Amino acid sequence: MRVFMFEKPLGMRDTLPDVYQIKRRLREAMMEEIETWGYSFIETPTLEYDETVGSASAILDQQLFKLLDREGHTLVLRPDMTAPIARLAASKLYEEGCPLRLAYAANVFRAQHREGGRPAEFEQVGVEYIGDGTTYADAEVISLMIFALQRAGLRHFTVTIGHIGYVDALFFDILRHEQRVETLRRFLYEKNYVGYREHVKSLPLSSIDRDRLLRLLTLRGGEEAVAEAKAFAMTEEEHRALDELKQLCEHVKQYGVADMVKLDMSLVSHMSYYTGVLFEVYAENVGFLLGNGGRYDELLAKFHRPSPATGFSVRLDRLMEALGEKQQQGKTTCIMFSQERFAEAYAKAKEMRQRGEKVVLQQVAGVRDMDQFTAAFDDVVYVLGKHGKDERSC
Ligand SMILES: N[C@@H](Cc1c[nH]c[nH+]1)C(=O)O
Repeated sequence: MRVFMFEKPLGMRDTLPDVYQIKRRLREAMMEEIETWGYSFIETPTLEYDETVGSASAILDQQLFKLLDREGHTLVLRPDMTAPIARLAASKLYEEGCPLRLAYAANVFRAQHREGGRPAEFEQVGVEYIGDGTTYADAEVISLMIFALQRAGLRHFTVTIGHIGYVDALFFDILRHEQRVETLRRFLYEKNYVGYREHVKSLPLSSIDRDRLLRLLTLRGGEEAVAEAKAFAMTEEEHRALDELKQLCEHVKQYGVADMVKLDMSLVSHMSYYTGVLFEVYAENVGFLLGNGGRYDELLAKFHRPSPATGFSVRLDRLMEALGEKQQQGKTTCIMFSQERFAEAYAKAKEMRQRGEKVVLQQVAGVRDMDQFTAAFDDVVYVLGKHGKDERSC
């Protein structure tokens, strides 16, 4: 197939000035909040080895963009920032016993199906909190995400919290087989609850076990969902996970963000590295995931540095859509000059720029359609002809 000249690879987008401005403002707002919580921003390479970061990233292999370097190593475009940061923390930064707070604003890459029409490259703003296994760390990360979103101007959203340790413990206790557990998990992360129910009913289970699996879908809402789950929990792992959620609810209250949060005991993520508390954030009125995160206590061990860790990331493109706002472009002035008065025009532009104003300095001979060109500015100052007076038109 021939590629049309203006076509871009599947899922790749250009960012035009308006969108760029909005993204920049949102990024900066979130970064400011994150910095005040003592997180340090870092950058990692866009390309990583498939063997290390690629396989640790918990993204389906068919979603990875791969290429070969000159030595024949397979490289991947990073599909998220959690695995590269785990690599970096494990190799350099993390000192046993000293929690590490890192943050990023970076583009990540996930190959998409043609029909999906989704972006294959998008920016995430997020944090990774490494080395602290307490529920205070989970609460910090969730609360920080909420405050950062609010700082970016988002008002109506909900963070749904679950615990993958609880779901896994329940599933393994009943199904005892990774393959069968994976099938059920998939229904949950695809949020196909009808399919889940039907599948559960088709399994050869005792009525007690069937009820346990079906009840999972009803364990949602406030703290009472934990108490309800506790009443039916049979294994130690389930109880441990539920105790963690209970503590987390307490901390979240102390952070003053309890009304932004709800529990969903059936929450399962598409990322397979989560081991404990996990969460998703949805904005009201838009059905898509704005961001997500959770605890991944086994990822650093893949880089030979076992350590608990948790984090979140928010997608800037979706945050922008959720806010649905138009960028208020700051006022821009055009100074239109003719050759003989360039020095004067430039002096004027320089003075205005020093005051922080936006100024375009344009030689009149460089413009063919004057009406169309000047229409884009809030103010046009003409510095034309030999020593004439400036003329202004708004
Ligand atoms: N990296 C995850 C989000 C996350 C950050 N930290 C923990 N989880 C994602 O892209 O979905």
